[in-house]
Amino acid sequence: MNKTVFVIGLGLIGGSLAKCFTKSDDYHVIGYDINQKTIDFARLHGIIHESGTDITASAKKADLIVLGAPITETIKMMHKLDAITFDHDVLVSDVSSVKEPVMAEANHLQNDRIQFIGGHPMAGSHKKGVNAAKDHLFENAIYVLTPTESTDESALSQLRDMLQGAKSHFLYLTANEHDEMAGVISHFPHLIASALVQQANKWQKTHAYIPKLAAGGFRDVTRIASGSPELWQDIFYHNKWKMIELIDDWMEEMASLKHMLFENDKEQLTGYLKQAKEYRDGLGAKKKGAIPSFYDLYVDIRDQTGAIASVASVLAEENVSITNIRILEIREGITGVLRLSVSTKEEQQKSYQLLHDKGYELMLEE
Ligand SMILES: NC(=O)c1ccc[n+]([C@@H]2O[C@H](COP(=O)([O-])OP(=O)(O)OC[C@H]3O[C@@H](n4cnc5c(N)ncnc54)[C@H](O)[C@@H]3O)[C@@H](O)[C@H]2O)c1
Ligand SMILES: O=C(O)C(=O)C[C@]1(C(=O)O)C=C[C@@H](O)C=C1
Repeated sequence: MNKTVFVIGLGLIGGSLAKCFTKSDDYHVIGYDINQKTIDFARLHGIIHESGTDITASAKKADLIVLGAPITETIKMMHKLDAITFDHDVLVSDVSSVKEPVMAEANHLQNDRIQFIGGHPMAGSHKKGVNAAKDHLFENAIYVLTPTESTDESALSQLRDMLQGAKSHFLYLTANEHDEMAGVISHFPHLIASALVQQANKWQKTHAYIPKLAAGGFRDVTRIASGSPELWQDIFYHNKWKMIELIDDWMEEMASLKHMLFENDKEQLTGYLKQAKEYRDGLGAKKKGAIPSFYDLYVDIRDQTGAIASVASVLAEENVSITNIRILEIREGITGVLRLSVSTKEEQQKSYQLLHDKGYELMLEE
């Protein structure tokens, strides 16, 4: 053990990063959270080596401090750290989903022992809390780093070295670039997902069967609406102006769709949907990125008892690893569909052949 990391805020993201550090023998991990149960859980499960309830004392021992709390709390914590007298240089990074307010605070830090580099691992979940933390959460994901005007090269490479356990791909962006793109690809979709759920909720008052009709499509597109309301309020608040701009943009998009429908413009609408499909399919085919690569197969299953296990064992026997499995629209005694995801095109073809040879009816998603 040669370096000490202090993680403040041991929830989904802070806890997952702490796990990335503890699994290496190179780090001694101290953890702090305002929730004592979270600290106890982290200690009990070996997510941290030591609990650091005295923030100043723990910060003074650290080579790296990771701020894993919600954005508003992270900014307050930066202010606190600024007042500490360190006897050595310390790297400080955060995980906040919005970077401009954090980097504005970073640019005001007075403490010349602190090297602050903003961070945002572009991976997560709708779950929250330390019990949802996973050391593989950031594997293959993009990890955005936002250096300050005064960040030196050696601090940057030191941070990258220390974050190796996350197995992510680093990308340098300015805070503004980050917030615009994260606004489009992460924050705004969350707002829309919540609005779609609210719309269904509203219609349910006069259409009682709506929840029963909510099948795979609605569930897929609204999963993220199950995220923590407090956390997402904080994200929207800190990226407010970009959100407002995107809402305006969206209204125009909706108006144009409305026009196509109103005018019965089938050709234009097909073109619109085709373009959207191509862009979405292209995201899935990329090797790395916020949306991990996956190749899907749809398998018809008629006899449900043991059907999932049989399909999985056909693939397991040939060392094909399933990255995701989902039962689509299945009802007792009636044909259902299993959606299997594998991570390479070759595995997809191989799985198709294996299952086809065993008599399964299936379809590939190209
Ligand atoms: N959820 C995601 O998908 C995701 C992905 C990437 C980044 N982020 C960012 O990560 C940060 C944390 O999000 P999360 O999903 O881990 O949330 P979480 O709710 O799972 O964890 C937050 C943790 O911070 C603790 N906390 C709150 N205030 C604190 C304080 N003052 N001092 C110490 N601990 C404090 C909470 O008790 C909790 O354990 C946020 O800034 C968020 O924007 C979230
Ligand atoms: O997978 C999810 O549920 C997420 O919401 C993760 C997600 C996103 O992809 O938008 C959410 C917030 C982040 O800051 C980074 C990642």
